[in-house]
Amino acid sequence: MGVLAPLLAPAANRSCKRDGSPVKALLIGALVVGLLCCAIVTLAPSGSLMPSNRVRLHLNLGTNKNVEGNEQQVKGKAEALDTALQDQAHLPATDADSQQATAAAVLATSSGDADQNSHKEEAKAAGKQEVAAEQQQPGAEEQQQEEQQDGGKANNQEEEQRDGAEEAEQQGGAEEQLVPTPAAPTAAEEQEEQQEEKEDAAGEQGGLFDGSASQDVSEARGLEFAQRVKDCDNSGQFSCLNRQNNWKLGTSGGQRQFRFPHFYIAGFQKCATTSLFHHLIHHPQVQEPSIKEPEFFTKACSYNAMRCITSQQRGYMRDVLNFRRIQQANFTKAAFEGSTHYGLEGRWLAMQLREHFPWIKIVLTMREPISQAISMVNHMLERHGAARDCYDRKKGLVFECINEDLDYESRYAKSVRPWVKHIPREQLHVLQYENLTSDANMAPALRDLKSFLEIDPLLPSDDLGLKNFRHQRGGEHSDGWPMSRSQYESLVEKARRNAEEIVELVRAQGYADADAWMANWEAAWKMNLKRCQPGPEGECLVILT
Ligand SMILES: Nc1ncnc2c1ncn2[C@@H]1O[C@H](COP(=O)(O)OS(=O)(=O)O)[C@@H](OP(=O)(O)O)[C@H]1O
Repeated sequence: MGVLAPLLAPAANRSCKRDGSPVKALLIGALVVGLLCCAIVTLAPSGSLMPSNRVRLHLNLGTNKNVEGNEQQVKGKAEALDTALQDQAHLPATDADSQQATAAAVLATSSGDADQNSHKEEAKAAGKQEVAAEQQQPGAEEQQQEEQQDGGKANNQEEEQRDGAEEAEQQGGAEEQLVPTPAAPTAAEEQEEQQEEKEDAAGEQGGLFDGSASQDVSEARGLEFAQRVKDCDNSGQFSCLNRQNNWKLGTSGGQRQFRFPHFYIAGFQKCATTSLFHHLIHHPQVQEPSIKEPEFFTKACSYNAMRCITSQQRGYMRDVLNFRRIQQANFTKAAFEGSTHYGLEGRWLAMQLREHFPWIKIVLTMREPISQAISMVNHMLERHGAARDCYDRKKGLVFECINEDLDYESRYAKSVRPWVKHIPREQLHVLQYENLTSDANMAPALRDLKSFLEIDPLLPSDDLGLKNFRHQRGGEHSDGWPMSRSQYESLVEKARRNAEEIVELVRAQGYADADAWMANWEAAWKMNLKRCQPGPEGECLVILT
């Protein structure tokens, strides 16, 4: 208030100069200052208002700078992307080919690398460097998190205004409730209320709509939900999608609705994710994304989902997740994608996804670590002819590579912990590859997964299918990958330590039967050791699970 006094005093002085009384001028000035103080104290609803406004201002300044720097960084990509999207806007939404091409364009803008797995390898190297950097700079992660939060809180001014309007609306609503005590509800009203509560519970639990008397309300709610989320196509921002969390889902044509996007298959590589993807896209309640592994958050957003500019967010919604088709279906189809590299990036991605899409469901599958690592090495050889230095191509020796990988990707617990930390228990589904792919357990594992996803567990079938398999299943290494017994034993020792970590997590969270999980992997190791020649140098031909 002291700041205002010098500003007001000359004005008061000017007006009082007319009757020539400087004392009067001072008195009037003081009176005005006092009145203004009172007015501000009265109008502020609580003492906390001022500090929180200051915080908000600080955030805006910080994030504008952040967004600006970021916009510059990705400007070139964004322009190319915008052109692609403008072209896309003229195409019919049902043109799958062009959608796929645009989806590829969305991602290609951030990397000239069209190959997902060589990207994964690069990312892996980057990940290793990042881990080293993290170790050198304790506290860097927290700082990054703060920056991310800043970035997420100020996508643009328009959003803030809308938030403000919504808050005002909510406050208005709250005030209305304070006005005169309502008359006791009639029996009919009570019945209606109970019905709504029942529907809410059913809606939260998911499952197909049962066609009971509540249909009208659910359909009306479904219409409202669809209408509100539809508008996000124009805004093209995750923050718009995020607001849907405030609205209830309903039904459309008797089918339950899903929030957009509904789930991600986030990992891990070589754990049957492609088969899962294909199984799910044949489900009538699931919408196929335009490409299998968009790696959007890791690729297009340069390892920071908060740094994705609006055109990238819009491109992802429309061209990768097929927003318009889902909208045409009034959100009765679940949007998803499967980027296996996400699983490794939980330390930053889990929290960001949760912030963007608080309802998101995450699926992770894990395979016996030595098999997973060999399958990955083989994938690079087979698909890309790319042999890592650790691989002895001539003799087909893979030991060194697997030994390295067991400290990285195949050490699942390290990657899974952040997902457990940030994604609520009921939104994270953890599967064991050996369980999912076994004849005996495939059907129940698939049904469990689909119940978790709140889609009909019996559709499209109980068969996972077999996609993306290594040719060596019947070829070069079909009799096993060569190494010595002592080498395999040392790998098993490492893999067992890793397994114990992940099994402990599985047990603590109750994701699956932890004992059966461990027994499956122990059985694989035992089977391979049994096939090894005697003595430390005896040859082992390692068969994958
Ligand atoms: N139904 C079924 N039963 C048994 N095994 C199966 C099944 N579906 C997929 N797979 C095996 O999973 C491996 C491919 O995993 P991904 O699709 O996740 O790989 S990728 O990371 O997306 O490239 C790949 O493993 P390898 O063949 O050992 O490389 C597939 O053969």
